[in-house]
Amino acid sequence: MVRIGIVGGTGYTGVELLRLLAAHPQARVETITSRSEEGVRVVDMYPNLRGHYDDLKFSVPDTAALGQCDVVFFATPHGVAHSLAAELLATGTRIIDLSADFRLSDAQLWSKWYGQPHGAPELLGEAVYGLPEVNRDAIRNARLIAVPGCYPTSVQLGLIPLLEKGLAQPDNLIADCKSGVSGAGRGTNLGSLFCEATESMKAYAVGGHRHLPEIRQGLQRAAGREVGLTFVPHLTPMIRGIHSTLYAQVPDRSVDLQQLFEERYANEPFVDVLPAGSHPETRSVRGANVCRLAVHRPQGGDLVVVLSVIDNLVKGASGQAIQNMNIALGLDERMGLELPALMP
Ligand SMILES: NC(=O)C1=CN([C@@H]2O[C@H](COP(=O)(O)OP(=O)(O)OC[C@H]3O[C@@H](n4cnc5c(N)ncnc54)[C@H](OP(=O)(O)O)[C@@H]3O)[C@@H](O)[C@H]2O)C=CC1
Ligand SMILES: CC(=O)N[C@@H](CCC(=O)OP(=O)(O)O)C(=O)O
Repeated sequence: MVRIGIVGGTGYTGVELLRLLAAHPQARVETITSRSEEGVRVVDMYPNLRGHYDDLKFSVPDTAALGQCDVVFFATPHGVAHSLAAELLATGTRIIDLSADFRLSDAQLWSKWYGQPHGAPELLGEAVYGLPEVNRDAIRNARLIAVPGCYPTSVQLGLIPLLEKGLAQPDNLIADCKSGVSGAGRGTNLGSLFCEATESMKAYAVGGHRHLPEIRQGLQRAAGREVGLTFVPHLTPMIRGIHSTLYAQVPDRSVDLQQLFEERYANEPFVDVLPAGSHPETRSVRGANVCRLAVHRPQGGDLVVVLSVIDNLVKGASGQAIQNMNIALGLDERMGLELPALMP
């Protein structure tokens, strides 16, 4: 059994980790933290988990208890993993961080976008970016894994097949992305209130969102050169889901894009390339650890449109985190993650 700790267990990604780990045959959650709900039973806060975690209570973060675990997930705001990672790694515990603390390889770039000094630059050398479809070999045996952000997962999976082959012009890529409100987390936030977020839709952070450098870093690795990207996130009136509409100029019209995408992801258990002409829906991935993609070349022109959908809390966070754990520990990558989406 893999002994698991979760830091930040009351949040949306924390409870999603619990839901998914309940179906994982090798996982046992030993400790789960919350500073505000210390002593509260997990199932009293989350009755959907009754029968699974009846004896588990939230406790304040304690590195001694966390250090007893084989794997600790951080489902916390940025900066928390920075402060605890070195101490935990020294005990031999693996860290899988759902926050952005270790996603950017450049500490100065991180400071610029996150508005605070990087708290653990000395660990960046060993941090592995946990996008299995790109980095599987490095994830095996990794001790410190940075789980990609939700928008970055959907955008990278949609564009890398074109960039890896040098087919897309890299200077003017566009990612037009829509997110459900759970992407903003569970903390009180005016924009997430029912009256603010339903029956309405808005773009935000058009001038620059903190996922921009992360997406650019991943696309640049795929392209092997600098890329120019316009990324516009939107808040949409749904609870879960990200829908990314991606635009790239692909002047070589002789390429069979459907075949390219199908071949690129043929061996990927959690990327599903839909048949030509498809329009993936967010509800087709709700609750499932999968990215569904469709590639279009409207009117046969140079402009290619890729549609990419994920559940922000699953392939965009907690499911991908467990996928990383499985790979790092040498387990079957699909273990505990094969449930289909909830539909409707
Ligand atoms: N929501 C999403 O779709 C996605 C989120 N992420 C990232 O995952 C992380 C968690 O997100 P989400 O679950 O939405 O966040 P929430 O705001 O819903 O939950 C945050 C959790 O962290 C705990 N926490 C807050 N501050 C601290 C602290 N200083 N020390 C220890 N624990 C703390 C909170 O509990 P308490 O205050 O009681 O200790 C709570 O359990 C974030 O970094 C987020 O950006 C990544 C991809 C997608
Ligand atoms: C809808 C919404 O507010 N989404 C969040 C991004 C989701 C998230 O938690 O960001 P990380 O993946 O980097 O941790 C935002 O735009 O800030």
